Amino acid sequence: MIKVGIVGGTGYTGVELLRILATHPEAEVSCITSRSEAGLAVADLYPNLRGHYDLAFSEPDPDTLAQCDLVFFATPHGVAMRLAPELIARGTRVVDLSADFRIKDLDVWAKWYGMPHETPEWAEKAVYGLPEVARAAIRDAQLVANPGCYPTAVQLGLIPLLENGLVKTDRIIADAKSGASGAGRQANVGMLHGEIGESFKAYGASGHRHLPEIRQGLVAASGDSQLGVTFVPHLVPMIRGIEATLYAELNNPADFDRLQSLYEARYRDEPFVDVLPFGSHPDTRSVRGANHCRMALHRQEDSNLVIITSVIDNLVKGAAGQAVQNMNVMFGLQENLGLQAPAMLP
Ligand SMILES: NC(=O)C1=CN([C@@H]2O[C@H](COP(=O)(O)OP(=O)(O)OC[C@H]3O[C@@H](n4cnc5c(N)ncnc54)[C@H](OP(=O)(O)O)[C@@H]3O)[C@@H](O)[C@H]2O)C=CC1
Ligand SMILES: CC(=O)N[C@@H](CCC(=O)OP(=O)(O)O)C(=O)O
Repeated sequence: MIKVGIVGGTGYTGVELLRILATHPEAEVSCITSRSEAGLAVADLYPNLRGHYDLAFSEPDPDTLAQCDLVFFATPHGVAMRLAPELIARGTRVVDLSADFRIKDLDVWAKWYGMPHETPEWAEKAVYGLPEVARAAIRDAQLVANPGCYPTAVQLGLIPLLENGLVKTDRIIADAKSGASGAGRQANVGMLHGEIGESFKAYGASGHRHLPEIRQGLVAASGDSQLGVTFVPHLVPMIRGIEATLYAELNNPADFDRLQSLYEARYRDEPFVDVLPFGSHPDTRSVRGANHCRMALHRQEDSNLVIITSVIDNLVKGAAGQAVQNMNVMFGLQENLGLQAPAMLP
């Protein structure tokens, strides 16, 4: 049994970790932290977990956390970079769901996250935890930087094109939409039902902190350091889910004929990426509660543009599910342990 700790257990990704780990056959949560709810039983805050956990929230304590084999950080940016290195030094492996260790260029990180990085040596050593790209490195990692939600949907959708040099890399477009749970559980007037219900808007069009993370992944896949990508997120009135519509121009339109088989071959052995038949329109509810990314390819008449639509559940493949997938890889377990549940419909 892997002894697991969770820092930030009251947030949306923390409770999603608890939900997934409740039925994981090889992991046991032994410590879950919250400063605001310390002392409260987990099941008293989250009744869906009644009968699954006989555990109360506690203040984050390095000595207790260091007794775990693995600690998930489901905390705001800036927390893991201060606490994780001490745990790693004491032999505990870490999966960080925040962005503290995702970006290798620390000037870029400081600009987008509004603070200097305090543990640059660990930002360098951390493995960016997209298993479909970095499985071998994740297996041996002490510290895994779990990818952001939008970057997961966007990178998985574009990587096969970029790895094979099939598209122009100067004007890729990622038009993405997210449900409100992406913003976390903390009180925020802009996220009230009365503010976002029956409405739909873009935000961060002139720059969002996921842009450098997306760009870093696409540059690595293509090998083109000059790659240009436009990313515009949108907030839609639903709770879970991300849909990313991705546009790229083929270098050679004749390649259209082989794209579907190329995508199917790239993801054939991936347990959590599903390439739908050409021209399908995956919807977010087809992945709701599941660790899957479903995608489909499209071509419009007389156009060299390939359009990819990619959907994930932001809290699962975009956060807690991917974090458990990374844990499975790190501990040499079957990669889909605890992650086999299909999506919830309707
Ligand atoms: N929501 C999403 O879809 C996704 C979120 N993420 C990332 O995952 C992380 C968690 O997100 P989410 O669950 O939405 O966030 P929430 O705001 O919902 O929860 C944050 C949690 O962190 C705890 N916390 C806050 N400050 C500290 C601190 N200084 N020290 C220790 N614990 C602290 C809070 O509890 P308390 O204050 O009581 O201690 C709470 O349990 C964030 O970095 C987010 O960007 C990544 C991908 C997707
Ligand atoms: C709808 C919404 O607000 N989504 C969040 C992104 C989700 C997230 O938490 O990503 P990080 O882990 O990289 O911070 C946002 O745009 O800030």
